[in-house]
Amino acid sequence: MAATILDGKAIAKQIELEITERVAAFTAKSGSQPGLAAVLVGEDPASQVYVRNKQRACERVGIASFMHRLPANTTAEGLLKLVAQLNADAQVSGILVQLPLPGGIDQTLILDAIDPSKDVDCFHPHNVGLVSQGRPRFLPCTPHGVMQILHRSGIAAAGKHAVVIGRSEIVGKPMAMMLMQKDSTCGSSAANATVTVCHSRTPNMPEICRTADIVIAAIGKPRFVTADMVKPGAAVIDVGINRTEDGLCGDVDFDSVKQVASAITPVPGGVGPLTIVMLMENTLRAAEWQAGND
Ligand SMILES: Nc1nc(=O)c2c([nH]1)NC[C@@H]1CN(c3ccc(C(=O)N[C@@H](CCC(=O)O)C(=O)O)cc3)C=[N+]21
Repeated sequence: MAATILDGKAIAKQIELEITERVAAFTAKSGSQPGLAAVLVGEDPASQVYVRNKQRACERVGIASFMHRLPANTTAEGLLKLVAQLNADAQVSGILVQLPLPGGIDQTLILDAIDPSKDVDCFHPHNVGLVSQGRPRFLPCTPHGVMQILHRSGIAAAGKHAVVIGRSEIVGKPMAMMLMQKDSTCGSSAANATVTVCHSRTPNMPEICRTADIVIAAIGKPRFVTADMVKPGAAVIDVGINRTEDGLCGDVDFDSVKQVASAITPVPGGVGPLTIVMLMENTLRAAEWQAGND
């Protein structure tokens, strides 16, 4: 039996409507609009697309967006100066520095300079620590989007074996953390899983993946997860976005895996749209906390 295709776009749309209402209520009550500052350094075409998508999402939900474009030869000092200015700007609730930064700039140095209360990517060690302790202030956008897809598709993670493929700081590591949390960290049933993390140094990956009830693919290798790695009936969430000669594809070999999985996310139209909508939610949360009416 072929898998149910999980429609990330539709789920994101639903959440976006909820956020739009909350933003309107916040703006009416506080008299000020939440604002997101996006910093884009250089001319990377994929980054330009993502940042434009984020700006459009801001417009749709009623969040002010402040765009800062800097040339590729910007120095770390210049970038730190801008971050300090945004930290001090009351109109800016959230700050996003689009990654990757051009070579030569120490990414950690820049990200650590963002005020943790404006860190809507949830990359600052302060916020990462809070997530790992199960008392999050922000949730990282992509893993939170995955949790929402599971939750809103009726895929319970509690008691299940979830295998996360990939150990990045941005997706794999926080994803594993959220899936294993005792108490739900995002108001959903998608937690309390037994979690295994696989990565490039895992010797018997296909064998481990075949024991998973839920597979989260976040390794950045096109069509890496093949049908022989998936247990019949498993749910497969594809976080990968790879640009190949024949277009955009995920980390999952969609055509073969959809024959064995019970549910699968497509690329595009899966996790990506959720990432952006969870960023909108974090910006609203930031504004709420800063206004002291959380
Ligand atoms: N500071 C920072 N925060 C990020 O959250 C961040 C980042 N840097 N750098 C790059 C990655 C990537 N990312 C995506 C967001 C949305 C889609 C998305 O909406 N994708 C659509 C369309 C994809 C397309 O057409 O290119 C889809 O999957 O359906 C994809 C990727 C956020 N990132």
